[in-house]
Amino acid sequence: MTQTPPPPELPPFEELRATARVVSVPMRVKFRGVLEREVLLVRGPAGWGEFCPFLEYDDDEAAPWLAAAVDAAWLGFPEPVRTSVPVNATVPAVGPDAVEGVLSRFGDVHAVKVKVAERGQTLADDVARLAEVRRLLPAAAVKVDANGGWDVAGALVALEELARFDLQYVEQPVPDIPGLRAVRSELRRRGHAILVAADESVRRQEDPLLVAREDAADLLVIKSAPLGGVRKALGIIGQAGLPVVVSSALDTSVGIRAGVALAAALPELPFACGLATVSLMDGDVTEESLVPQAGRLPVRDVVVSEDRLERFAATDSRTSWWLGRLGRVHAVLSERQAAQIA
Ligand SMILES: O=C(O)CCC(=O)C1=CC=C[C@@H](O)[C@@H]1C(=O)O
Ligand SMILES: [Mg+2]
Repeated sequence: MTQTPPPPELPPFEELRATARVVSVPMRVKFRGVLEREVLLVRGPAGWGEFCPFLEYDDDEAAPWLAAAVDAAWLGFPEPVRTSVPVNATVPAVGPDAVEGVLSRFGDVHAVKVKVAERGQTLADDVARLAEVRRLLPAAAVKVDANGGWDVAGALVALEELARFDLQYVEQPVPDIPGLRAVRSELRRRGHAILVAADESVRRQEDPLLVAREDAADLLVIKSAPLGGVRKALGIIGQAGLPVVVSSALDTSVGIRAGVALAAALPELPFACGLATVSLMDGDVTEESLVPQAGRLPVRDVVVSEDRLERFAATDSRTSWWLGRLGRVHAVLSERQAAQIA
């Protein structure tokens, strides 16, 4: 991997404020409870960056997301080592009748990630969704994401049942690191080939490397925004020493561009990336969205269109809310950077 430059100095708030645009893009299908995805975009010398922490995140948790947006817009991206990246389709916790419609948005699908363990649903709902996915895609690599929705015993019961769908890996079956470790070792003991991936245990953990040090997962799901940007994520991956899958944060094509840059810079990319989520949205800020062709995303820049920024502009009151958030999170990040320098 090439030497990475230091992160850019945080521009003053007024400079970010001057180019900030807030958009609200409708989802085609509800995903993690979101029906309208709001994001704030900033423009710097290297292009646009996307600041899109989920609404419920506090300012501390949102700080690396701002660092990521600034890194993209002020420094751009590292040199790619490939010209396209393989991606998976993502199927939210929909009923079996809706699976075909969701998959049709992704074109040719060679890999698919299916949400399971949704609050308010049962294992029978997951089985029905997976059965329909397998019926439609008999040869695809299939993985599931529980978002920590099971406990250890529940995860083992569910995975015994879901194993018949030939799963490549299970993402965050349980909320915590000791639980991941327990699920992983029990799956192995029982002779299951399903790998265990850590997502929230990387991106929502104070120390993103703890899960790797604890030997609690076979692979890491890496999202550049919550880790502070592409360069920061590359550093973490280098230290973790585990295979990774690059995923997204339900971004517009601007944020997806950063994920593609991360995937494109990695020497090894053993799994399809979760970067096809623009296909779940009913709009974008660019005319030529980063959506898959034949199961891959091209490594290329995106052009943000003024027309689209206007078409999807958030209401005045939502824009003020986001600008207030930008100001507070900027203050948190400035303080953190000052403390690091001192
Ligand atoms: O990884 C993918 O296939 C798509 C991205 C994705 O699943 C997610 C994006 C944003 C928020 C998360 O709840 C979710 C995830 O848990 O991985
Ligand atoms: Mg996940």
